[in-house]
Amino acid sequence: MEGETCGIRVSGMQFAYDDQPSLFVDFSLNISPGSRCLLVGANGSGKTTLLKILAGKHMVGGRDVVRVLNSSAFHDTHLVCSGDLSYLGGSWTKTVGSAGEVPLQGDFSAEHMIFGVEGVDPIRRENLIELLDIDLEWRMHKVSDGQRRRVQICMGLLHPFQVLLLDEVTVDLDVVARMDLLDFFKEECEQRGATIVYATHIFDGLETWATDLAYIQSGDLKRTEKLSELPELKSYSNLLSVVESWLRSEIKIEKKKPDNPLIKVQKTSPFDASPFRSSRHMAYYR
Ligand SMILES: Nc1ncnc2c1ncn2[C@@H]1O[C@H](COP(=O)(O)OP(=O)(O)OP(=O)(O)O)[C@@H](O)[C@H]1O
Repeated sequence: MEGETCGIRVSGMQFAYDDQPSLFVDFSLNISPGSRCLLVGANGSGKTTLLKILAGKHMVGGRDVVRVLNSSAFHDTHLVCSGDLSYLGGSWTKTVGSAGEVPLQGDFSAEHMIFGVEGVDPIRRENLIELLDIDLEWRMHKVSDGQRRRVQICMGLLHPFQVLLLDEVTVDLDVVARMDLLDFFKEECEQRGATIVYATHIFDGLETWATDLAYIQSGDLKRTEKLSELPELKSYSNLLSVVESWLRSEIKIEKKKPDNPLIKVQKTSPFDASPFRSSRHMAYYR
């Protein structure tokens, strides 16, 4: 299949954090070029970990297990260095080509950060600065979270990416900046065949934006759907309600399991919260 351009292809992936049980076991996923795929799932289901694996930040298996643009996400460093693969995550750093992780907080200007990225088309740069309404004189240690996020996003988009991985980075943006950015992403996918995977818990405006949906539950890929064919969208009014219904039934199933460790621990020690994955899970067992 190497003759065909692949967007993202994961085949039989295993992954565990050090000393932890496996998070992904025989995990497979295909995302075709030009897709805008939403990655959804409960807190702790594995979305960030999956995006980091796709970004080549964790080595998993051999060269054939995690393929991005027909290359190995981890082994083929040209993917990131060329800007073909861009990852925008929650931390206040940005990977910039061969320079690696660059901090986004400090006594330097937005201009210094943005113009420090080499090999950039100046017209694309101007367009992005305008789109994200960035003041080049902002000092990065004195800006708001939303302003800092705009600079980070700008830096991540300076090179015309082929695959963009977004981990909830629009959460700090105001509604105008978010909607303008989503429109820009849509254009990039439609005009250049770029692929976007976007992990989010915010679904406003995404029903018509996304093309695909991937739902992860505790490291398992439970569903992949074309959004235009998602049956539940007919009965529920919006995507938020659909995802909410999935997550609620996930919690109910978890509650019914006879060997649920949450129940056992609750009986022995109501104060030992360590096995609870979140305060929301705790609330269910009070
Ligand atoms: N560095 C780490 N070391 C050990 N375990 C980790 C590490 N990072 C994440 N995990 C665990 O891996 C699981 C998946 O975490 P991950 O951050 O991928 O979830 P997520 O779906 O992105 O969650 P959220 O919606 O809260 O951002 C969680 O159980 C988490 O505790």
